[in-house]
Amino acid sequence: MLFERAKKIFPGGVNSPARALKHLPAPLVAQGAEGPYLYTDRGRLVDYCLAFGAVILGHGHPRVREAVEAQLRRGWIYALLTEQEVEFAERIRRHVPSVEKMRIVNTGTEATMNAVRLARGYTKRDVIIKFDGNFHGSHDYVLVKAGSGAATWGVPTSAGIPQDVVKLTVVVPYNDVEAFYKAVREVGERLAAVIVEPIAGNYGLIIPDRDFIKALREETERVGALLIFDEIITGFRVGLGGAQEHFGVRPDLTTLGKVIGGGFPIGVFGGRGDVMDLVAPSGPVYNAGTFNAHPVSVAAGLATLRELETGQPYKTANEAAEKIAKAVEDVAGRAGFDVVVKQIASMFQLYFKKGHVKTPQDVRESNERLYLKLHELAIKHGVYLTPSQYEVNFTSAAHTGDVVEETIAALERAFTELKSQIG
Ligand SMILES: Cc1ncc(COP(=O)(O)O)c(C=O)c1O
Ligand SMILES: N[C@H](C=O)CCC(=O)O
Repeated sequence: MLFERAKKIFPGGVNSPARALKHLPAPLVAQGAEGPYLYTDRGRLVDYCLAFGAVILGHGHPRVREAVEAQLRRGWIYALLTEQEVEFAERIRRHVPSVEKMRIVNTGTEATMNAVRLARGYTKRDVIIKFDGNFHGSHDYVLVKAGSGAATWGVPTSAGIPQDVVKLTVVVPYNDVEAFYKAVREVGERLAAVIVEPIAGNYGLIIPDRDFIKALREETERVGALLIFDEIITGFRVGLGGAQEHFGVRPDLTTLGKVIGGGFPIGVFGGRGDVMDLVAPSGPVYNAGTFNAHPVSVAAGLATLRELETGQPYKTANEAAEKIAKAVEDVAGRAGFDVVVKQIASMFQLYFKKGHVKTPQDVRESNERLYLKLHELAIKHGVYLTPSQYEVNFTSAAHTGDVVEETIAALERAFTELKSQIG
């Protein structure tokens, strides 16, 4: 069995913990992907994980494929400036005007690491505030009370990070304005930056209050710290302008990734021109990378942005998420479960609980065991939900009406079977 071989060569048998699926005897093995479907050793599945949000047009989109093939014909790496990366960056800036200047890197992890370093370099201060359950990638500054795979596997604060580094990251409850004010008072003049997922997609889906986001902007400005929006999930997903457009708030720095690479590795950190001018070679904050602005990722990203600009992908993907969110509450209710569904644009997550989901604590109070059971049964019925309570489901432009109907019917069968299993 492939997993046995994989376990002998990869820790836990996988190359990222989120792929390990702790509730199943073995992870799924991918064989291909097209449109809304994953082809796996468990058969064809409608995909709602979509590479943890990296895919928004659907798998194997023809425009992206053509752009990548055309790039391959021109060679695939130069380590020189290209016209294409300038066009790509200009397009990003047009839609996200707070990003006056940017650097294109390879992953979201690199983007947030550099954004934090830059904020420290700019303010000449050392402490950052992050929020409980937010995930900003796997580097030392932010792997403290993190969401995503770190929460799924019970290691929200990673071993191996020096205590002296952990001490510089103050963790505050998400979507709690009073706790935030208190933390800012306590940190005082050492506060370099506040980094936040403006809509949290790594602890299920948590949509914060507008007042919380406004408070982050006002307080950071008042104390001379920088506000970093980590839009690696929400950027170009909740709309061309991301969560900052949704809330009408302009952060000092923004990180992007996932969608803007069209399924290829990418990250961007950018923001205020005066701050970005501190990045080497124009300033003393160092960032570098052999693969930065990789031509294949940029080609795929540019093709993706062009498609998104037509508006049609958002219409289809958002309608699909809305319909599924409504249907899940209905079918779950008919099967006898209390389920809350949160949805915004093409993101949704469901929780086995009553009441609301506004904080990480609310997520912790939902029944994770039932979620994982449902996940397993949904696979049996042809649907791949996101594989953890601490992740989020995504839809794409390939999730058309018929695919949505197929999904709802499959989920109805999964909920009914779940009820019969647990009595
Ligand atoms: C909000 C957020 N920030 C940062 C990251 C890190 O991105 P990457 O996996 O590309 O390193 C992720 C996803 O992993 C993310 O969801
Ligand atoms: N939730 C993560 C990204 O958004 C999942 C990606 C990973 O950890 O492999």
